[in-house]
Amino acid sequence: MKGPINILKAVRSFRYAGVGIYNLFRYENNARIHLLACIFVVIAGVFFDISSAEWSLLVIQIGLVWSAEAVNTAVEKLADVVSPEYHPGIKVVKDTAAAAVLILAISAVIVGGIIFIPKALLFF
Ligand SMILES: Nc1ncnc2c1ncn2[C@@H]1O[C@H](COP(=O)(O)OP(=O)(O)OP(=O)(O)O)[C@@H](O)[C@H]1O
Repeated sequence: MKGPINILKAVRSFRYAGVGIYNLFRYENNARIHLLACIFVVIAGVFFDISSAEWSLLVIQIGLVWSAEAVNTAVEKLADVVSPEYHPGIKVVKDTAAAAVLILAISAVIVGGIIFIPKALLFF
């Protein structure tokens, strides 16, 4: 009998999403670059002893960039199945999905600069 919440189905969905995260960082070059940048940011955050509010902002930025990267990768994979050959419409779709990642990456760099540049200037 189906209850209001199907726990097994939810656990299965988590597992599929986990596989998606693994594939993202295992096979996608850009996702690996973002992971590397994230490791540097965490090291800098610990080094400069940033506040809870600053950590929260960085975690939001990292989550946004990774999520956009995941959606961009999903769009690329879908586009490759739908149209393996060159298609001007697919170019617009892929370029626009990539733009979403770039926009969020730029905002993450700006937030990182606002947090770290004053601390770095004081330190050096
Ligand atoms: N089928 C296609 N039709 C038109 N343009 C395409 C097509 N495939 C790729 N492109 C163009 O090439 C760019 C790169 O696409 P690609 O799918 O290779 O993405 P990528 O960022 O190199 O990711 P990955 O290396 O993970 O596949 C797209 O942004 C788009 O401009």
